[in-house]
Amino acid sequence: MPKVLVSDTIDQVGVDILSQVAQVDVNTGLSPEELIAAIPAYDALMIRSSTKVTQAVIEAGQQLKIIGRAGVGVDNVDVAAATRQGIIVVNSPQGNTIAAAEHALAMMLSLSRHVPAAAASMQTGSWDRNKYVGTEVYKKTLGVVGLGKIGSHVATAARAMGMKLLAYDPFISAERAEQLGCRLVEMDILFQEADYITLHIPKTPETQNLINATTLAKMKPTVRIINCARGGIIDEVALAEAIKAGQIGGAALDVFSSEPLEADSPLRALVGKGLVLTPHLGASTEEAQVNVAVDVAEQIRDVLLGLPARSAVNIPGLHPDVMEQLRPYLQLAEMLGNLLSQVTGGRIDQLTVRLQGELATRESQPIVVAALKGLLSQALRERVNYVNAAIEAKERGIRVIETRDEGIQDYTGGSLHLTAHGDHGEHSVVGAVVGQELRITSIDGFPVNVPPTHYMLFTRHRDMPGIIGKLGSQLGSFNVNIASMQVGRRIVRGDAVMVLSIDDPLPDGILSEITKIPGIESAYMVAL
Ligand SMILES: NC(=O)C1=CN([C@@H]2O[C@H](COP(=O)(O)OP(=O)(O)OC[C@H]3O[C@@H](n4cnc5c(N)ncnc54)[C@H](O)[C@@H]3O)[C@@H](O)[C@H]2O)C=CC1
Ligand SMILES: O=C(O)CCC(=O)C(=O)O
Repeated sequence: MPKVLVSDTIDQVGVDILSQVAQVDVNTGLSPEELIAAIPAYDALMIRSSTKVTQAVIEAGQQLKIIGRAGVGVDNVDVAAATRQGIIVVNSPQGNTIAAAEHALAMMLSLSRHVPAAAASMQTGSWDRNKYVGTEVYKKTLGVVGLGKIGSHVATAARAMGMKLLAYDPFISAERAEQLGCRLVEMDILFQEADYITLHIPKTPETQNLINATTLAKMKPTVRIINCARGGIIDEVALAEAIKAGQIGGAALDVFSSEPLEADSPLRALVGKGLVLTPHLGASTEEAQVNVAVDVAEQIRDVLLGLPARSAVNIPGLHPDVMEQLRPYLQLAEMLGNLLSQVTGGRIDQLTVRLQGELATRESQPIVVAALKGLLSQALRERVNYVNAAIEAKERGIRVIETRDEGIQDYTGGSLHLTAHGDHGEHSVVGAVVGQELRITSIDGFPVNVPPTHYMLFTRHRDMPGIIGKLGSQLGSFNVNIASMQVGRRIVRGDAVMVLSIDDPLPDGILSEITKIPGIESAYMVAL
C-alpha cells in the first residue's frame, strides 16, 4: 500500500479520502531535518502553508510521486525541483477563494470601525464610545490590486456595499473589469484615488515590495491598506514608518514577509494604533478547509491510482499516450505563448493559434491550452495550469481563434504560429520542433532560427553596418556574455530583428543604453 505523509493540519475529510488507497501518517510540526529524514518512506506528501518543501526535501523524497498543497499558493514548494524529479505538484486553485475574500472584507471593516481595538478595550472594563468613532465604506473608493478569483469576489461584495471600485491588473481586460463594476486604471491612479487598497496578487519579482516608501507617498493620508495575499508585497518597515508618522490611515495584514511573524516584530507594537494583524487566517474557515482538503486529497488518491490530476501546477492533466506524442509540441506551444506575452507586453485581448503542416492533423486542443498556459504564465505563474488555462484566459477577456492549414509543409512535423492582439498592437511568433529540439523560426514576421534559451535579448533595428558591433561593445561594457546571436531581416537595409542568447539577466539600465544606439528602435529582454 502506498504511504502518504500529511505534515500540516488538514481537515479529517482529506485524511479519510487518502485512507481509501494509502497508509496515511499525520505528523505535523516536523523540523526541516525531521522532514528530510522521514520523507524517503513516502509516495505522497500533503501540506498547507507551514511545511517548506525545499529542494533538499524533494531530493530526499526518492519515492515521491505527488505533493498536494491544500490551498492556492505553492510558494512553499520548490516546484522547479519537483518538476525536475518528475513529482506532480497539485493545489486547490479555488477551494479557499471565498474564505480569503471574506477575510479581506472583514479586515477592511475592522479597520474602518476599529473593531479589534474596541473589542480589546471591552476586556479591560472600559466603555469608550468616543475613541472608536469609525468611517463608513459606503461611497468610498476601493482599489483592488489583482482582479483574479479573490479580487473579483471582493469587488463584487464591495460594490454591493455601495463602494466605488478601481482595479489595477495588467492582465485583465477592461471588459472583464467593467463586468465587475470596476474602472481599470494604472497603478498610480489607484494609489492616488483609493480610500482603501486591497491586494490580491501573487508574490513575484514584479510585485515584491510593490507597496514601499515611494508608493505610500502617493496615497491619500487617510488610505487604509489590506494585504491578505502574500507577505513581501508590502515593505513592512516602510509601512510601519508611514503608520507611525500618520502618513496613512492604517493597514490590516494577514500575511508577512517571514512567517510566523517574529514575537518581537516592530509591527506588533502598532496593533491598535492603526494596524490590524491576523496570523495568516485568510483560508481558515471550516468550509474552505473542507474544500481544499477534499480537492487535494482526491487528486493525490487519483494519482496514486494511476489517474491524471485535475489541478497539477507542473504537468498537463492529459491521457499519458496523448501526452507522450504531443510532449514536444506542448513544450513548443508553452514556450511560444510565454515568448509572445513578453514580445507583446501589456494586456492581450486575442490569441490566434495556427497549426500548419503535419501539426494541423494532430489533436489541437491541448496545444491551444499549452499556448494559453505559456501566455498567462507571466501573469499567473504557478497558478495557471493545463486545467485552468482556458478558463483563466476567458475570464481575462482573451478571445482564442484556432486555424489550421495542412497544405503548407514548411517543417517536418509542421509549425505553430501564435499571434496576439493587445494594447500594444499585433505581434506574432512562430516555432517548430526540429529533431527533438524546439526552434523559434519567426518573430513579428522576421525569419530567424534560434533554439529558446533561458535569457534572450531582442531588438528591432535598421539593418545597417556597424550596429551589431556597437551592440556587442555595449553588452561587453556591462559584462554581459553573449552565447549566440542571429539577425532576421526581410530586405537588405530594411527593418530587422536581432536575437541574442545571453548567459545572465541584463543588469539594470542597460536597455535604455542599448536603445540610444543609432538605428536600434527597441530592445527588450525575455526570460523563458
Ligand atoms: N491569506 C490567505 O490565506 C490566502 C492568500 N491567497 C493569496 O491571494 C492571492 C490571490 O489569489 P487568487 O485570487 O486565487 O489568484 P488569481 O491567480 O486568481 O489572481 C491573481 C491576479 O493577480 C494579477 N496579477 C499578477 N501580477 C500582477 C501585477 N504585477 N499587478 C497587478 N495584478 C497582477 C493576475 O492577472 C490575476 O488576475 C495569491 O497571492 C494567493 O496566494 C490565497 C488564498 C488564501
Ligand atoms: O493553508 C493556509 O491556511 C494558507 C492559504 C494560502 O495562503 C493559500 O492558499 O495561498
